[in-house]
Amino acid sequence: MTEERAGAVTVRVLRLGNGDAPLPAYASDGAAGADLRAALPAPLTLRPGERSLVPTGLAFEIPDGYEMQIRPRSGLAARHGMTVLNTPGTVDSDYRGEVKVLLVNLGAEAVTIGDGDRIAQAVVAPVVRARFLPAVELSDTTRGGGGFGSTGRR
Ligand SMILES: O=c1ccn([C@H]2C[C@H](O)[C@@H](COP(=O)(O)OP(=O)(O)OP(=O)(O)O)O2)c(=O)[nH]1
Ligand SMILES: [Mg+2]
Repeated sequence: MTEERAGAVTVRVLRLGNGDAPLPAYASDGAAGADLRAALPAPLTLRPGERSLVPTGLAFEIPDGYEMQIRPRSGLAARHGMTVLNTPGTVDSDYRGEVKVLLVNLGAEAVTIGDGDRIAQAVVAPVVRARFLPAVELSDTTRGGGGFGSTGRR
C-alpha cells in the first residue's frame, strides 16, 4: 500500500538473481514493518526444531544512521510456531550482501515455505551510536547493581 508518506526514508533495493523478487511492501497504511518474501528455487520444508537461512533475493542500501530489523510475522508464529531465530535481526547500513531471514520451526509439525511467501517483516529504524569511554567509577543510583528480578515478581 502507500509507501509515499511524508518523511519516509529512502532505501535503495537491489534485486538479485533474475531480478524479479518483489520489493518489501507495507500491508496497510500504518504498518511498521514491510513484509519480506522468500526467494526460493524450490519449496523449503522445515521439520520441527529445524532452522534455515532463507534468501530474500534482495540487497539494501540503508542510509547512514539507520538499521533494518528483521522481525517475525505473528501469524506464522501463532499458526505454525515459525519464527525468526535471531529476532530482531540486525541489517547494518553498510551491509551490501543479500538479506536473509533465519527462520526456525518451533512448532510440532513440519512447515513448508514456498517461493514468494511472506516470511518476515523489515522495520527500518534510526540508530543512536554511542561513544564508549572508559571510566573508573559510575554515578550512584537507587537500583545500583540490582537486576534480574530484584524489584520482585508481582
Ligand atoms: O537476520 C539477519 C541478520 C543479519 N543479516 C546480515 C546483515 C547484517 O549487516 C549482517 C551481519 O549481521 P550481525 O552483525 O547480526 O551478525 P554477526 O554474526 O555479528 O556477523 P558479522 O561478523 O558479519 O557482523 O548479516 C541478515 O541478512 N539477516
Ligand atoms: Mg556483527
